[in-house]
Amino acid sequence: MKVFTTRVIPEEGLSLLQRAGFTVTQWSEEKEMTPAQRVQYCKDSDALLFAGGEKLDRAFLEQCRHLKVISLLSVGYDNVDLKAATELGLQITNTPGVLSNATADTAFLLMLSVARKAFYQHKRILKGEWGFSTPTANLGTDIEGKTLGIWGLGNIGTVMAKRCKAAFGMKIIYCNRHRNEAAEKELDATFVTFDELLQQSDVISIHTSLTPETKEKFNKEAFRKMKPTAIFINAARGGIHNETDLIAALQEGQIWGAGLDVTNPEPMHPDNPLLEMPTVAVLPHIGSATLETRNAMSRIAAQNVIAALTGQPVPNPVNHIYDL
Ligand SMILES: NC(=O)C1=CN([C@@H]2O[C@H](COP(=O)(O)OP(=O)(O)OC[C@H]3O[C@@H](n4cnc5c(N)ncnc54)[C@H](OP(=O)(O)O)[C@@H]3O)[C@@H](O)[C@H]2O)C=CC1
Ligand SMILES: O=CC(=O)O
Repeated sequence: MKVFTTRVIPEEGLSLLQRAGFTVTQWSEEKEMTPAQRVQYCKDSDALLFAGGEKLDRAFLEQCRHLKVISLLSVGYDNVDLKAATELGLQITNTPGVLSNATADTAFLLMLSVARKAFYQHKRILKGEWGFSTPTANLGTDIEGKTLGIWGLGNIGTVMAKRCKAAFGMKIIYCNRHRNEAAEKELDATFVTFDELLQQSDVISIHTSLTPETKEKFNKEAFRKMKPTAIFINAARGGIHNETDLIAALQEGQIWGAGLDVTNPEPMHPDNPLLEMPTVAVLPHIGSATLETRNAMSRIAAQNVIAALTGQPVPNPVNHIYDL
């Protein structure tokens, strides 16, 4: 049996696949393969282990219907046309849970960095602008005791809320489609409407998936309802905010700051005005990028492949999420 991986994957997952007796071919170039190359490699494989954000659309999936599984090395699956995959009988799997801590840590890092203008201060030093310090210069804002609004209190959102409550005694409010009663109990979290989340939060942290319902939900209208002192954090998907509207909201003082691990589009262009704003921190989509977490993700992705190629039920299917 042959497995093709669209990037070089961490050792833990790779050795699991090899020990299971599969022949593993990895795309090791430091640039994306063309769609035609991807199809070619898949034609010659039994399973695809997919790492990267490229779109897997119906046209591609139709040429790969022989694959036993497309195992995503991510928890997000918004890049896959799940409806097409399900109709074509293609199994899609993901890697939930093991990356929740690392990704929540990234959101937490962004929140504090924005509050204290950390990325901006670092840039000032690099430019030789440390300068003359006064009691009224370089002021950020405190996080202690403020209200954290989580949009998407699932695996990652819950860890972010736990960290913020434990570290800063933050009051937690959240908005999901359904109530998360276990988290409400554990975190003393309050379920609110989307508008209440916008109006009451000092920090809003997004942890929903990108779906037609969440796409660009943070737009002009939403930013206008937020506090002028609010910090907006997105470590989920760039497509959930409208970046032009975000820039305008910051320039016009509708919100105070923003921390982004994900941008719209990706990669962010180096001339983007967000990169020059003192109360903005941007990271290049590194939410789950720790050695331990990426190893764990590769292990889960490999286990999904092994199950599919040995005729077992896959541990982490996502097809059912698409409601046919
Ligand atoms: N920056 C990075 O590197 C990473 C980003 N991510 C992103 O984070 C996302 C979340 O991951 P994870 O926490 O594991 O996923 P979960 O499925 O555990 O949580 C998602 C949450 O979003 C809520 N949700 C979904 N749709 C809506 C909606 N329309 N309105 C309000 N709430 C909604 C769900 O609750 P309910 O169903 O009740 O609405 C659920 O609580 C991933 O989909 C991925 O895109 C993940 C890992 C790393
Ligand atoms: O963005 C990363 C993911 O796992 O989803």
